[in-house]
Amino acid sequence: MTHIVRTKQLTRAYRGKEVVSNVNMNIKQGEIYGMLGPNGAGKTTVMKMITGLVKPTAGEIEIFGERLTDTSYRQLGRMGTIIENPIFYEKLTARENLELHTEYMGYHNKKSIDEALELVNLKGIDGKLVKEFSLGMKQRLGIARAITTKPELLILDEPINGLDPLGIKELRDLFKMLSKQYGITILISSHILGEIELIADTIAVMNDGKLLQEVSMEHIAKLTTEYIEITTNESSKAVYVLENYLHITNVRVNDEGQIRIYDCSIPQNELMKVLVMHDVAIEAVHKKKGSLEDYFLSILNGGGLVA
Ligand SMILES: Nc1ncnc2c1ncn2[C@@H]1O[C@H](COP(=O)(O)OP(=O)(O)OP(=O)(O)O)[C@@H](O)[C@H]1O
Repeated sequence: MTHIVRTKQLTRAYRGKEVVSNVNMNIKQGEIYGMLGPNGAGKTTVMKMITGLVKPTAGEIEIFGERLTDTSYRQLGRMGTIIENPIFYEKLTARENLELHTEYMGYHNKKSIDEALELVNLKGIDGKLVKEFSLGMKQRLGIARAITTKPELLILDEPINGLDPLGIKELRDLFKMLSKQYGITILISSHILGEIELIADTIAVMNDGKLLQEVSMEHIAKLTTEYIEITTNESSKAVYVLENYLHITNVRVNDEGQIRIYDCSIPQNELMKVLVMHDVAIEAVHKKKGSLEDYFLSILNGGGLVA
């Protein structure tokens, strides 16, 4: 398996406080790798380190099989990026902005500018000044700029921020197309689970500077299968029995006091029998299917659903 990006114990601190701590990421060639995490989780900082904008305090980054250093210009030239809101020369047209960028990157090629404008649906309005562009149009122009140099790796920091549902769908389709048809590897971040879920092949869950989980969507599909839910008003006693007599560790109690058991190989009737034997009054037991949202919440809350 070829990895396009690997980070090892990647760490960044500001004034002694770590905002990214020991992050190990493995991005495979051709995949869409989604970083999911709340605001402030450290996603942008990781992306800035990968694109050489911020220097790690500790750890290593390997891109295209080579370690990233202060002089990795060649590697950086093989990437297209949008980090934070894309900034343009507002008094120039969209096309002039792209021309300047490709010249600066040493990649001037009219055909690639035309293609990029076409792909993001800005062909026809590329003669407009950027200051007349809406936020959504600027986002799309940012993507056009990132792809004009035909990058092998595209790094997109919250690219759907501020877009309407139609604009979001268009971009999602574009990213999928770039990945499938052009084989471009994409690293994308979002704080919206529903977005990452629809697009990513692998998801990295970040919180408070740490990468809590790196997991493939295929694997998640299997894991969000089933759990057993027990309704009882003696939940603490029931959890005690489950943990101590049946050695079940993957137990959670939800806000309503219901107990959920994940990854359980013990049959439902056996669970019931042991609980009843220990005088736990049970109101109901059901087998249910977990949602993706439940799954991620359990990761963020320190759960360990992944085998
Ligand atoms: N230059 C800096 N100096 C000090 N602290 C910083 C700096 N850059 C980022 N931070 C802090 O690092 C933490 C992580 O920020 P980062 O922007 O990487 O998070 P994020 O997951 O991308 O969130 P967001 O979506 O809000 O950008 C935040 O607490 C932020 O305040």
